[in-house]
Amino acid sequence: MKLVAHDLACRRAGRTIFRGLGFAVAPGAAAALRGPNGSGKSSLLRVLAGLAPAAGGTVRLGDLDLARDGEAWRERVALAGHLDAVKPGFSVRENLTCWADFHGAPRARADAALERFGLESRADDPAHWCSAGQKRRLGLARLLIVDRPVWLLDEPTVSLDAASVAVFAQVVAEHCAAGGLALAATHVDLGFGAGAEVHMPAPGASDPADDDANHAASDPFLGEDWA
Ligand SMILES: Nc1ncnc2c1ncn2[C@@H]1O[C@H](COP(=O)(O)OP(=O)(O)OP(=O)(O)O)[C@@H](O)[C@H]1O
Repeated sequence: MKLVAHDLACRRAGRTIFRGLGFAVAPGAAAALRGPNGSGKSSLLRVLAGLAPAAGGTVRLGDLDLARDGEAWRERVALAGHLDAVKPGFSVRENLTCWADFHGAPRARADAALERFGLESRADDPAHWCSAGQKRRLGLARLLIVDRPVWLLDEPTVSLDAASVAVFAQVVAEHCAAGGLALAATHVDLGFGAGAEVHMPAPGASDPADDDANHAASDPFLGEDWA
């Protein structure tokens, strides 16, 4: 299923973050999402994950339309945000078995995912004992628990050492070889993909005249922590 965006726009707190964004990512491709700080990469990923509304344009995944088929859409995408969303009081393994239970996936996948990301020796430790890189690996390991064709990755390799970057690149390559696709916001070379890139529109592409004077009334996500 190809991911195709056309004339996409996003607003936050009454301001247009970007507009006129178009791109396509084919099945089997891992694309880097590029743009300077504040250009809207994280915001775009949340829109594509179905967690925030687009302010205009269309996004399609095969026959699915994001605006029309929200529930089916969300069942096909996985978002690995730049906050790891690790439950600190759960053990490392429980973080994954809990994720499996929540999504109705086999619990047995937890141990395989821990081994893949080199966390098996930490499985019974509380997650808050993990280092930053270990927490990041635990967050990424969730991608292997639930089958989702579309992976949306927000600076996935931050805190990872070189060996872990290589492991993750291999995991993404296998996901793509199985027909999945990935879109990864990043400022660095991720070590995967064949140079496919999506570029955020230049900041000047947004018109301040679009800004709402009374954004509190117009933004359903105001107050939510998007970061
Ligand atoms: N909680 C918030 N309320 C209102 N605006 C916000 C909020 N968080 C971020 N923004 C704004 O949204 C815009 C896009 O932010 P976003 O985090 O999507 O950019 P980014 O390209 O991912 O940046 P970075 O490369 O720094 O991670 C920025 O101008 C930012 O100031």
